[in-house]
Amino acid sequence: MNLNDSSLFHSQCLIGGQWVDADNGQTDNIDNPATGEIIGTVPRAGTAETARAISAAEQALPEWRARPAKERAAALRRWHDLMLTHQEDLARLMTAEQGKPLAEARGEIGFAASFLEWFAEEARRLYGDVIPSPNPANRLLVIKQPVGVCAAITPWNFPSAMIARKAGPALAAGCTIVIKPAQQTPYSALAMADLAERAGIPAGVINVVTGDAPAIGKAITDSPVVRKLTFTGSTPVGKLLMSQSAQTMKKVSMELGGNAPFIVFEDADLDKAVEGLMVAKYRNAGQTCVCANRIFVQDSVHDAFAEKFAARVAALKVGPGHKDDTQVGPLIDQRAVDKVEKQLQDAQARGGRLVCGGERLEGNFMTPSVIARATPDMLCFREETFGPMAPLFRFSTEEEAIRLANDTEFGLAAYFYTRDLGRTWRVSEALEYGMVGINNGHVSTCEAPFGGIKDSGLGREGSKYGIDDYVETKYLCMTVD
Ligand SMILES: NC(=O)C1=CN([C@@H]2O[C@H](COP(=O)(O)OP(=O)(O)OC[C@H]3O[C@@H](n4cnc5c(N)ncnc54)[C@H](OP(=O)(O)O)[C@@H]3O)[C@@H](O)[C@H]2O)C=CC1
Ligand SMILES: O=C(O)CCCC(=O)O
Repeated sequence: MNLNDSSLFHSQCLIGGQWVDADNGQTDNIDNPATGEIIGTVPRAGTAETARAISAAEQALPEWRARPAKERAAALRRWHDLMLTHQEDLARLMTAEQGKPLAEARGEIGFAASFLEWFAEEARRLYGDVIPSPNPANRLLVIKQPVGVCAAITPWNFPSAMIARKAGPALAAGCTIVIKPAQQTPYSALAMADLAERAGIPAGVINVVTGDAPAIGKAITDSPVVRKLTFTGSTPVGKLLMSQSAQTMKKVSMELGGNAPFIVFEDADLDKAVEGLMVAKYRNAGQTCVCANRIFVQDSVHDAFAEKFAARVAALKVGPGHKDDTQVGPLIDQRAVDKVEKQLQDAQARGGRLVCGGERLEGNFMTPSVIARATPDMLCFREETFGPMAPLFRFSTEEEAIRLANDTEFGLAAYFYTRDLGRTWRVSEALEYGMVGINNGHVSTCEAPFGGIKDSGLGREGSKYGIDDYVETKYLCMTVD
């Protein structure tokens, strides 16, 4: 791969400051989803290597935890700066292993770095409390302490941002961490770990283990040393990890699947709604957990909206991420393409009309599609698509839109467009979701709490709330007479 700094490309795990292979020497091939070309290999590590990474994190903990917050903050800040210095290389690495267009990859590196900067700032604000005591002889105090060794299991759709959103608050709070990146996108994680070393973050504070997911996951959840597990990925794997974590009573944060409604009311600015939907639906080729999954459009504006939207979708440029004019890259793998194709076929078999796209191209590419006349009996109503397909459902009343939007076990992000102030409040309050975009199709930012309810998970990432999951609240009751 053509990088300005080729030493950012690592094919080994990082454990206790050492770059190492799997004990048995086994490796996994990592391919470029746009071309199928093998970019390289990474170790297929498992239980023993994970145990050593946990032990390295445990050894590094006392010194890191004891550092003044200001020093931890300075190290995070240096890590942030280095990510921006190497933004172009990190973006190229990401596009090669993940497929997203280079412009989006550059954007993700900036987004990832923003979490390091944000939590560097938050590190110095981990305040406690003094509570008025009912007994004059007592003083009641609350202090915040790091939970200890943490583990993060991250997905392939945002290979850098999901790590920064977890490692940032962990390190800020004084925790150390073991990271298991997704099998498809390890190089972004390993490059970030390299930059953390260059930033002066001590050996063992950050460890990265690639390989056998169930074995690594089990070693993490079985370990009493690991006090917190943070996961982003599918709901079934999240539930499995949560049940495994019960044995050692870990804190868990789960950022899981979504099934986002995108509601266009008749009083909306249709052009702005189309603009918002293009971002909410087709960013990362439809592979974000906050992607609009079901688009509900009110009867009286349905046809006008559908026409404007389909015209924009049909004009999207599909291609490999490294080409300058690409707007929609490949899906991550054939399994992902199969899933979208199955939903498209199911929708058409149940009366849906393919307005544009839906063509499976060579490799993992698919042309972005719009389905009209979508109905709640279709797979695309129930399942997260995680791909570039947009089903349009009609509705007639506000009440019906809310009922349809909430008719899912998921509760991550929802979006709606309206210019009616009363409706803005009514709908915001009625939507059973952790995040609501109002006349806005892109809600993610490091300053705001990201997370879901119901089957979309537990906990919040980013914002002033994002560090809470990495600290224990300790109550001190002191008698002073
Ligand atoms: N909320 C989100 O942002 C995401 C949601 N998804 C949803 O999940 C679907 C499937 O995607 P997929 O990549 O398979 O998601 P997974 O949930 O399988 O993968 C996410 C992470 O979990 C790891 N993992 C998988 N199984 C285990 C296990 N038994 N123990 C420990 N770790 C495990 C994976 O490792 P490995 O890669 O090595 O298998 C990866 O690091 C998508 O189509 C989408 O609907 C997917 C990704 C992100
Ligand atoms: O899909 C995710 O898990 C993260 C989405 C981040 C973003 O909205 O940019």
